[in-house]
Parts: sequence; C-alpha cells; structure tokens
Amino acid sequence: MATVEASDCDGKGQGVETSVTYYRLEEVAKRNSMKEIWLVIHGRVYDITRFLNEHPGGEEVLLEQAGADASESFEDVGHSSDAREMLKQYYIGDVHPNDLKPESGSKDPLKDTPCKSCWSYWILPILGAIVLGFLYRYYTAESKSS
Ligand code: HEM
Repeated sequence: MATVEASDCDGKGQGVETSVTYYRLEEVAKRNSMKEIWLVIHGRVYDITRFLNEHPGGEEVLLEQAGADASESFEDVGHSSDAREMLKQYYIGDVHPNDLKPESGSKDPLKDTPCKSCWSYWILPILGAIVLGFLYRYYTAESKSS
C-alpha cells in the first residue's frame, strides 16, 4: 500500500503525537465497489464500506461517488451536523499533499469575480462623473449667455 506516514509532534518529546496516513488518489479510486468503498470529502479519505447499507440517502448515491472526491455532492445535499459528525467514524487518512487540488470553497473569492480593489473599478466612474459635471456646467452656462 503506497501510504506515507507523517507525524506531527513539537519535536521536544512532549505534546500530542499524531500520525496521519496519506493516500494517493489512484489508491482511493481502486476502492469503488460494494466490497470496499472509499471516498474523499474535503481532502480526507473515508472508508464507508460498513456505512453503505446504513446511509439514509441510500447506497446508490454513495456508489456513484465511490473512489472519487465526493465533497461537492456531500455539500450539495446539505448534510446535517449529525451527518458531519458521523464522518469521523469512517475517517482513515488524508489525501496525499501532492494530489490535493484547491477546494472551490477555499479559493480566493476575488479570482472569479471582477477586480473590486482595482483602481479602475472606482476611479473610472469618478472621472466619468467629473466629466459629466463639467459638461453640464458648460452647457448650462452657454444656454444662459445666449
Ligand atoms: C460518509 C459520508 C456520508 C455520510 C456520513 C452521510 C450521512 C447522511 C445522513 C446522516 C443523512 C440523513 C440526513 C442528514 O442528517 O443530513 C444523509 C442523507 C442523504 N445523503 Fe448522505 N452521507 C454521506 C455521503 C453522501 C454522499 C457522498 C452523497 C452523494 C450525493 C449523499 C447523499 C445523501 C442524500 C441524497 C441524502 C438524503 C437527503 C434527504 O432525504 O433529504 N450522502 N446522509
């Protein structure tokens, strides 16, 4: 099994030592049958084989996501906090850092929206208003003199 063990201690021989097992996505992808079913939700790997028959949403939907990243479908359903709490029971490790892709929820919100902090975003309307003001004054002054 191509797993990498990582320990997370403070190096002083104290504190809590935790060990995380990392799984490559290709390894997760192999667990895609009724016999063994794993999925990834938010960078964490879950072995939900024994949960398959118990899932209130049915086993179909889980089988559709088998061996894949189910973060989006999991969120789309709007699972309760109880459901999120249940995830802990099936957690077996994390996705290997090399296989992690940025989550849509955590990406920079400015990336796909127009640049709200760019100078052009606010300076152009101001300049436009000033020009319009001058034009208005120019024409009103001209119509008064004629
Ligand atoms: C290990 C992962 C999962 C756990 C622990 C879990 C748990 C639950 C629980 C406890 C419910 C009952 C409603 C609630 O409390 O929110 C539920 C409902 C449901 N789940 Fe999941 N679920 C998981 C993954 C998924 C995935 C990947 C899908 C994919 C689409 C899914 C689809 C659904 C659907 C369609 C319902 C029924 C919602 C309804 O009837 O309103 N679940 N799940």
